[in-house]
Amino acid sequence: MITCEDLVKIYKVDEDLEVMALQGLDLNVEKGEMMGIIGNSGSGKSTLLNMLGGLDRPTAGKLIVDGKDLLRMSDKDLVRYKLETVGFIWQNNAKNLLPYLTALENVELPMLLKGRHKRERAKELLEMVGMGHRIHNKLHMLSGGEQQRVAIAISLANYPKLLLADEPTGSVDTKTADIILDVFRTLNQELGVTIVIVTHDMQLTKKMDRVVAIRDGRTSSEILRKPYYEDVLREAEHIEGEEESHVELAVLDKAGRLQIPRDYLDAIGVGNANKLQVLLENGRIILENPNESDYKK
Ligand SMILES: Nc1ncnc2c1ncn2[C@@H]1O[C@H](COP(=O)(O)OP(=O)(O)OP(=O)(O)O)[C@@H](O)[C@H]1O
Repeated sequence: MITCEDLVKIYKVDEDLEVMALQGLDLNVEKGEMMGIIGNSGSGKSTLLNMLGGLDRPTAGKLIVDGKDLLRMSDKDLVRYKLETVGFIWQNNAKNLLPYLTALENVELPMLLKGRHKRERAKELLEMVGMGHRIHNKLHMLSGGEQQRVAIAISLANYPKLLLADEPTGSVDTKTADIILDVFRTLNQELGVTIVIVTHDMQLTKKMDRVVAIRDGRTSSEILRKPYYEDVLREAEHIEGEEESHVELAVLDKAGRLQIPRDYLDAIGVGNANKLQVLLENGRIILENPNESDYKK
């Protein structure tokens, strides 16, 4: 369902500052899987989810979802992808819901269907998330957990193949979180929808098929299936307070442009200069300070 290879995302903050939120991330998700993504704050979890959902485009690497290449897709196809292939659930319900409409009206609103089918499908979805008895209640009269279940029904309105949830239980208590996770599991089993959930809550990861830990924009422990999830949790605990050490990767974009870490440039004394000496030697590309190069004439 999802193939990420060497996925890179760079945010340009201003003229001089760029943040490399994903630094060559690899991830494969099978069709029908329900998987969790964990990692420290700032490790790139939300960035990954945004890339998977087509809300933003990756800078480099490979990202295929449901056979669609998200790096090469046209803007028009990306809009269609967001409407038809993915459904989103956020921590903050207000993003998805209109308080003075009923649960039923809220679910009907984003549907691409027309007329009676719309109403029937909306009812069916609300029943599926355990809200069949509250369909005529206005949203602002429902509890946080109930509103979140309506949000889940909405995310399914257009028959998505992939559900993406960013901290979906972040604003509810433990018991409600458990109920919401059970709703995800039911949908996963009954509709066969693939689900990716970002969470801080280690307890919730126990309900998932697989948990992947992200660190510094890369997958740090991969493909550990259910019996092994304790290993992932141990790994995740390890992440806290560990010394940073990793191989530095430079980003190569489609046009062959290279992004070199600032401290590397400083180390060879090029500072803010805008030219480097480029040499090809024995199958290696060498970058040198043009003022110090042995090849300087
Ligand atoms: N739009 C943006 N512009 C600039 N930098 C960004 C942007 N979005 C995220 N970042 C940066 O990218 C890095 C990864 O952020 P991201 O939100 O993906 O992390 P996260 O793991 O989801 O964190 P949290 O658990 O706190 O939500 C961080 O350093 C963050 O500051």
